[in-house]
Amino acid sequence: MKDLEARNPAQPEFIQASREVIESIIDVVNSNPKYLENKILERITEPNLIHEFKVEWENDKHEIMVNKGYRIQFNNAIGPYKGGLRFHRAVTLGTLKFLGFEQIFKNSLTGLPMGGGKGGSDFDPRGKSDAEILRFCRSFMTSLFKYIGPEIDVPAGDIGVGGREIGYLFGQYKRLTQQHEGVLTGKGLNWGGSLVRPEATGFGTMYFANEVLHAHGDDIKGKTIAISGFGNVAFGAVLKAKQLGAKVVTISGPDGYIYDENGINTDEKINYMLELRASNNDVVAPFAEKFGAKFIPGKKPWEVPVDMAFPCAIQNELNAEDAATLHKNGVKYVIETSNMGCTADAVQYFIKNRIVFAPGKAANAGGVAVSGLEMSQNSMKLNWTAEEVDAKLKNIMTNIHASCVKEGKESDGYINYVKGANIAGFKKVADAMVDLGY
Ligand SMILES: NC(=O)C1=CN([C@@H]2O[C@H](COP(=O)(O)OP(=O)(O)OC[C@H]3O[C@@H](n4cnc5c(N)ncnc54)[C@H](O)[C@@H]3O)[C@@H](O)[C@H]2O)C=CC1
Ligand SMILES: O=C(O)CCC(=O)C(=O)O
Repeated sequence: MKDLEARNPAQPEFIQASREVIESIIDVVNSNPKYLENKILERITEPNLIHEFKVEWENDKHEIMVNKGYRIQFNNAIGPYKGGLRFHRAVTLGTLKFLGFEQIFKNSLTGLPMGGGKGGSDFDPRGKSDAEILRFCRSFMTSLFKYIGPEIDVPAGDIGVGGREIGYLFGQYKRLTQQHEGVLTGKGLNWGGSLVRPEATGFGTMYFANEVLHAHGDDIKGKTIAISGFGNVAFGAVLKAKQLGAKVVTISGPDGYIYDENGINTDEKINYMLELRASNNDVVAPFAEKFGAKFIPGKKPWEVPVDMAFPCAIQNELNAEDAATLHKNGVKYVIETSNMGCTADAVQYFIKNRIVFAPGKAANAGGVAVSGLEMSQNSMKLNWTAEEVDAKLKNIMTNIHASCVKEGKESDGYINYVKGANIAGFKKVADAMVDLGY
């Protein structure tokens, strides 16, 4: 860790993500001479390639704007680099390195042949017109296109990148290369996308959660749930929670959170989340006004007494103080759905107090899993039905859960899902790295 910190100064999120993985896998590494001889730890924590580029675009006032663009190609031992693009004001190289690193283990857990990558920009979509988003995406792809390809690196969406942005990016890729191919996932249904991809991360986290509950002799039906965020992932999670008979009482934005004691459980309420996200304003308050719910400004939803909490917004959005509040209020399960949504001390708190905690790299793997299924459909030039994709997604989430239990069950019976996910995800990639040589 000392060496890693010295080599990656001022990248606290990357160090946080690395420390968590290394703490989980260190015994596995130390007891496996192959991993030691092959310097797997040293090699897996260093990205294969980092592309950093300038993104120049014109705003509606005809001013030239400049942003940073990145693609981190972290590890491709088990398949082409795969992972989303994030457009968010707080993006730095260190943010994308943590996300790319997490993606290696998550993609491995899905059982599909995908390596780990991530990219994005410090571009802030808030308040931007559709025309500005289009010009930004075009410029971003003009730099990115030479580094990606269906068998090389396949980006997708993440924060600030949804169906609209993937469309603009894919359009520019086609203009530059003349190729209509599976180079991005999250595409529209008419031009190569997969059914269920938009909802996949949210659906997947609820399927995973139900597995967790079943493993504890419980069921999601009738549970009261706090969700943060109101974006793509939160939308899918709220929709599936409703279908499974649970009651979601909160969503949130950077401006505060909504408390809806009746539950966010009508089509009108759930579809309004899509409208709110598409507005590009990044505020959740209008939901309260429209549906007569409570809006609590400047606060996070973790102060509401619930059975289950699902962070679905951004990294480190739930800290140790929030963890203690949830505990005091009787939370039983915390299913991290944002990438690294909980701070390291919050995760420690849950584990120490034996609260069931599932890490993002396991619970949110449904999104990239259906991206992998989109790649398969593109290769075969076939489209599966929603029922077929959903059944495969469910099966993948069930398998990930089983892998976490196998590697994470402790002597007192507590399932340490963090350890389980890290060990299961790591072994497959490490073995491939040994097989492939350096
Ligand atoms: N889109 C996908 O397929 C996947 C996304 N994820 C993760 O899920 C999380 C949500 O992603 P999406 O829903 O796709 O993005 P999105 O852009 O649709 O939604 C992001 C949400 O985060 C909130 N947010 C942004 N900055 C914030 C801040 N500083 N404080 C509080 N809230 C903030 C926004 O208000 C919005 O509700 C992210 O952590 C992402 O990495 C994980 C796996 C797959
Ligand atoms: O679908 C993908 O390729 C990646 C989704 C993503 O960004 C993630 O899993 O965090």
